[in-house]
Amino acid sequence: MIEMFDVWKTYPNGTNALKGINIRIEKGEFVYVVGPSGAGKSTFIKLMYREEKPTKGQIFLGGFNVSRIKERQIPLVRRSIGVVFQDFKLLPTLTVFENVAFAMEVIESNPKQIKPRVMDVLGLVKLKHKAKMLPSELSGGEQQRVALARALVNSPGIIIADEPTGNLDPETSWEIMKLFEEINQRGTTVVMATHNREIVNTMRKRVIAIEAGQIARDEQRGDYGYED
Ligand SMILES: Nc1ncnc2c1ncn2[C@@H]1O[C@H](COP(=O)(O)OP(=O)(O)OP(=O)(O)O)[C@@H](O)[C@H]1O
Repeated sequence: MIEMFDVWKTYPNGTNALKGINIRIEKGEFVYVVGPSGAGKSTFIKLMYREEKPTKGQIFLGGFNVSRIKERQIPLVRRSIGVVFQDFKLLPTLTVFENVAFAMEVIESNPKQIKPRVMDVLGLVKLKHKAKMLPSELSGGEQQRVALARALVNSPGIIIADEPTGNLDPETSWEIMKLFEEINQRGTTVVMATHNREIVNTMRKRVIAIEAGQIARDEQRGDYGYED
C-alpha cells in the first residue's frame, strides 16, 4: 500500500512541483498517472522511491515511512520497489543476464539463487535467448523488457514506471504494457506515469491526473482526458 498525506515538494530553485497531495493506492492496484508536461508526475513518482524527499508531508510505502527514513535505510525501501524509466538505464558494458543479476548482487542475494532467478524473469519477459547479448545489440522494446526483468528480479511488491513507453513505437508500447498487466495480475502493484493516451483510454484502469502540482482527478476506469 502507498499513502501520501499532505505532501508538498518545493525544489531548491523555488519551483512548487507538488502542493498538498493526498493519495492512497492499495496493494495490487494498477494506476496511471497522467497530466500535462511539468504538472508534477515525475516528482510524484520520485518521492515514492525516495529519489526526492518531500518538503512537507508524510509518505508511507509498504510499511516504511519513506519521508522519515535514514539514508542507510534507503536500499531497504528500494528492495520493495522496482523502477522502470523511459530511457531504460541499462549498464552498457554488461550483458542482459549481468544487468539483471546486478540488481540481485547489490542486495547481496545468495549467489546460488541468482542464476535460476535471473533466467526465470528473463523467461517472463521472453528474452532468455538473448541473455548473453549487450543492450546495444537489442531493440528498444527488448531493452525495456530487460529493464522490466531487472525491476522484477527481487520480487518487489510495487513496480513504479516513469513514461516506460516514451521511447517506443505504438506496437512495442503495447507489448510492454501487456507485460505490466501480466505482472499486475500476479499481484504486483503498478504505478505508471504516462503520456500514452491510447493505452490509458483502452486499458481503463484507475487514473490519477495531476495538474499544476495537485490532484485534479482520481477515477476508477478513468481516461486520459487531456489534449496534448
Ligand atoms: N530538479 C528540479 N529542480 C527544479 N525544478 C524541477 C526539478 N525537477 C522538476 N522540476 C520542476 O517541477 C515541476 C514538475 O516537474 P515534473 O518533472 O515532476 O513534471 P512532469 O509532470 O513529470 O512533466 P513531464 O510530463 O514533462 O515529464 C516543473 O515545473 C519542473 O520544471
